[in-house]
Amino acid sequence: MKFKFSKMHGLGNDFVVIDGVRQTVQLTTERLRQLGDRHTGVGFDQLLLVEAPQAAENDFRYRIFNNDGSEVEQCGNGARCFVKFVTEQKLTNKRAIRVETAKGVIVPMLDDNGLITVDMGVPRFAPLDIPFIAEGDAISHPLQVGEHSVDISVVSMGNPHAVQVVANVDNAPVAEQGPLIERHSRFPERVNAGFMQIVNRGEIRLRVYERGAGETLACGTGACAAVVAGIRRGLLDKVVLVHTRGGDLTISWGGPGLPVKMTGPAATVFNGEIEI
Ligand SMILES: N[C@@H](CCC[C@H](N)C(=O)O)C(=O)O
Repeated sequence: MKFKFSKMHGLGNDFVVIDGVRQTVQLTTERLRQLGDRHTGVGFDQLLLVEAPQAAENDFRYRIFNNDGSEVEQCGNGARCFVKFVTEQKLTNKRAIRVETAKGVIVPMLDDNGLITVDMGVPRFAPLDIPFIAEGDAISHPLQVGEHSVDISVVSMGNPHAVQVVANVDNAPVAEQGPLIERHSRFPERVNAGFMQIVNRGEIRLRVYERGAGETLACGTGACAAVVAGIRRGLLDKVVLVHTRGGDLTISWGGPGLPVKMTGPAATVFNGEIEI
């Protein structure tokens, strides 16, 4: 079986994106891992499979897989690449696109300047919604990570995030603590681990050790979660410029009960064909 794909990225967080509307595509966990391998496959942080919607009022459904083969609920950089993909592939000519994800419908929009803005939904903090084993939805939880007690904020952006404030992301213990936090026993479905440096009330620097993919050059939902955590801690204003290793995102959040908005770019690298 052969199928076409596009290699894309959002600030260096890279994707294989597949049109499952016009092609029949079946992917096993083993096949996903092979395709995700950067030496013997195509290589990607996440694979996005675009499909026809389940409900008539929506335009598409898209499914998201980490390069370890796990299927996940939400992906910020992926949502922007999804919009660029369905536009370039002429699957739609709409600018605001209703797309079903595993955690509900999101409505990304192609802006006039070529950037893409995504309503990422309302963040959640209750431990059961993460899921996280704790009592109460405090903004600050002590978490024992190896020999260190780390002060984390837990946020669900549809997918789970644990964010800590660090003095400087350049020497933050991302490689050491990231895998331990990702698989910490208090996160039964694992977690994305964010390391946020506050530059000023409107600017942060961020690195994220992603669940199922390791550290990536940028994480869109991670940026949303970090800004929400920073606002809840009283450290940030409502609109924040997030510097990732791959480039910048603008994140805005008006407060509890309101959705988070993310604006940033998406790029196509090449189109190809895979044979399985
Ligand atoms: N890179 C993504 C997030 C992808 C999913 C994540 N690794 C998870 O397992 O939840 C983004 O841009 O949000």
